[in-house]
Amino acid sequence: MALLEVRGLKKNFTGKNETLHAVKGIDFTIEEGECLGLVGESGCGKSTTANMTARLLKESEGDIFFLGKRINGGKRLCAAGKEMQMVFQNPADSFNPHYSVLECVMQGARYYKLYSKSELKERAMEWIKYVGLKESYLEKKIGELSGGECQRTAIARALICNPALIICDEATSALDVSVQAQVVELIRKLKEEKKVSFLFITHDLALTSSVCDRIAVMYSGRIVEMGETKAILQHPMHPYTQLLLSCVLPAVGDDEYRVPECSSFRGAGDGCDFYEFCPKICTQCKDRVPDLQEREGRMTACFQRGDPDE
Ligand SMILES: Nc1ncnc2c1ncn2[C@@H]1O[C@H](COP(=O)(O)OP(=O)(O)OP(=O)(O)O)[C@@H](O)[C@H]1O
Repeated sequence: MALLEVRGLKKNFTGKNETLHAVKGIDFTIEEGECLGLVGESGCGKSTTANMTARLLKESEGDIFFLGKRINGGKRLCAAGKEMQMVFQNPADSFNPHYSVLECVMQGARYYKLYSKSELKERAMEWIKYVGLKESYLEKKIGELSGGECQRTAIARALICNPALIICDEATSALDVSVQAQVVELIRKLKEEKKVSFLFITHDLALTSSVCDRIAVMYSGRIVEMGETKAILQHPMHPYTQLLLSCVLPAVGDDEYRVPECSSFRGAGDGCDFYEFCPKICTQCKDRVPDLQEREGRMTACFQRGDPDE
């Protein structure tokens, strides 16, 4: 049984004149101790997917199963609980700047009443140490921390709840490369030592190679390719992944190739979302949306499903 199973998840935002199809029906699973990367350009629906998964946003359709139990569908929208924690791009926004590191970390578990008063402090101190912050940081105010220190505090606050899954939404994007590497190393350690699972959201495809076991590439509200990170990065099959990679890793393709912006206003029945920009179109692309189908050990949503890097 997968730790997390997402089936047919959709989100429409209805405005005055039109409906925006932010997420158009996606499926994925995450196993225990696994890190799934959700990648794609800005606006493709990554955060909307994360927020629905964490029960911060109500889905339009679909099911979410966590540890085998359906967690959506209730009347009330409420956070998924201590088992599923989120770490955001700018954690400082979710902390009181006048609180100390210790207070902020304890705050996470206090809400769920997980420990006695003395145990709470002890646990908080353990996790602060685990994420690599020195003891001298315990009483430091959040407002005095660097971006990387603040992100470690956010991770410690999530960890004190003993979560089975942490959703990192662009959690390393605001950090410089060396601090990013330290946070990535921490995620790897948590996966290996504590069997914590991650949904790791990023627009940075290159970063996935060091932290994600598998990646799901999103374009315009759909997953267009999903599989083992190494296989996808070395041999992308979907034309959009190929294009995305050619921008990230200039050696793979044309440096000047620009990834076209996705349009979330296109709904089902309009054909493949990538149709207008795809260098490999065939007759069906305009009329039908290709299903995500298995081929050569990965899932690809493309009628061509041609040779990798073709
Ligand atoms: N509350 C909302 N109301 C209306 N539209 C929204 C809302 N939240 C997101 N959207 C739209 O849904 C689409 C997907 O947004 P989302 O934030 O999920 O993208 P993303 O892939 O996470 O982008 P980024 O990498 O820039 O954070 C975008 O077009 C966005 O403008």
